[in-house]
Amino acid sequence: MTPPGNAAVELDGLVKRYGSVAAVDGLSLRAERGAVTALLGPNGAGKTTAVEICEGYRQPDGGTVRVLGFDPVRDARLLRPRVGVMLQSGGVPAQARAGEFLRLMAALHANPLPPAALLARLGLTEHARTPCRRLSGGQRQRLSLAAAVVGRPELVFLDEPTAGLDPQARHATWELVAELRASGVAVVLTTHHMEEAERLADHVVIVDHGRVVAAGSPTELTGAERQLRFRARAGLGLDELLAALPLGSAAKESPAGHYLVEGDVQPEFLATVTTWCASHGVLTEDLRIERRTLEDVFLELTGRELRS
Ligand SMILES: Nc1ncnc2c1ncn2[C@@H]1O[C@H](COP(=O)(O)OP(=O)(O)OP(=O)(O)O)[C@@H](O)[C@H]1O
Repeated sequence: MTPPGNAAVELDGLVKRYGSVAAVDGLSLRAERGAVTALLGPNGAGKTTAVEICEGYRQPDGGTVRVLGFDPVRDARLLRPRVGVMLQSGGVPAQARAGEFLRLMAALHANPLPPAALLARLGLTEHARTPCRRLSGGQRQRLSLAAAVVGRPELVFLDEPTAGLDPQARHATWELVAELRASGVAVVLTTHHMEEAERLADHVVIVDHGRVVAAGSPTELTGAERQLRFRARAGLGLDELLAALPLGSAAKESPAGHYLVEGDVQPEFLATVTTWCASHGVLTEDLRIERRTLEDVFLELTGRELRS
């Protein structure tokens, strides 16, 4: 029923207001099938609101939203069996036992994954008979992930799927997401873990103040540029160093004694920095050349100040 070639999710100029606050303020994005799309953004940027609109839980005030080609509110009944949702708050009933809940969720679908195997996969077998309210936060989260995928959805929304998980559970989640992607599922996730986005996502969308501020693959966003970091005594004369480097280079000290030099880092560039240091009797420690990380890009685009 879905028109061929369509993205799994298409948002165009989406707007959602709460009183005078525009939580989502003209947001446009596409999430493709067989790909992981990661939404990144500071607290309050509008990620959850946008995802909840896609899930049909909220009505937008403006713009268009298409999920598997359908309207998530009007066509909710059609979409329910085809879309898996893992909510930030868990969405797991307090009274039911873990295994019982997953079997119930499986029974809602025509061709579910075997619940027992999924429990085992997520390390929950020995908690199958535990009432959900007694599960730890991380266990509840894993159960919520299992519930989101048990129906073999074509599209899954995962809201901060690994927040608060231990390293083992985080890796198990990453593997599951990679498998979903490989089997053609569209995965849309929100995360505050830049490493997670870099590792998993084909497409990263950075959202701030309800709008997209940058989008692309992790490599497109971080670029091919390299930068040079080193430690040395505090208070080096960076203006003088910059004068020796090609135009367009940048250098800063933050925090004291930690230096970052950016520019077209070629062998000669490195030689200029080390020669300058040598001529000033400066011994550099931990000198390294690195690519910008997604976290660098994220902080450049969204600033370093805390959000209320
Ligand atoms: N039901 C609501 N009523 C009033 N304001 C709301 C409501 N839901 C969200 N907001 C506001 O909308 C803005 C966006 O919130 P949202 O939860 O979408 O952000 P987020 O990017 O998911 O943040 P986080 O990373 O902290 O989960 C925030 O300022 C939030 O306070």
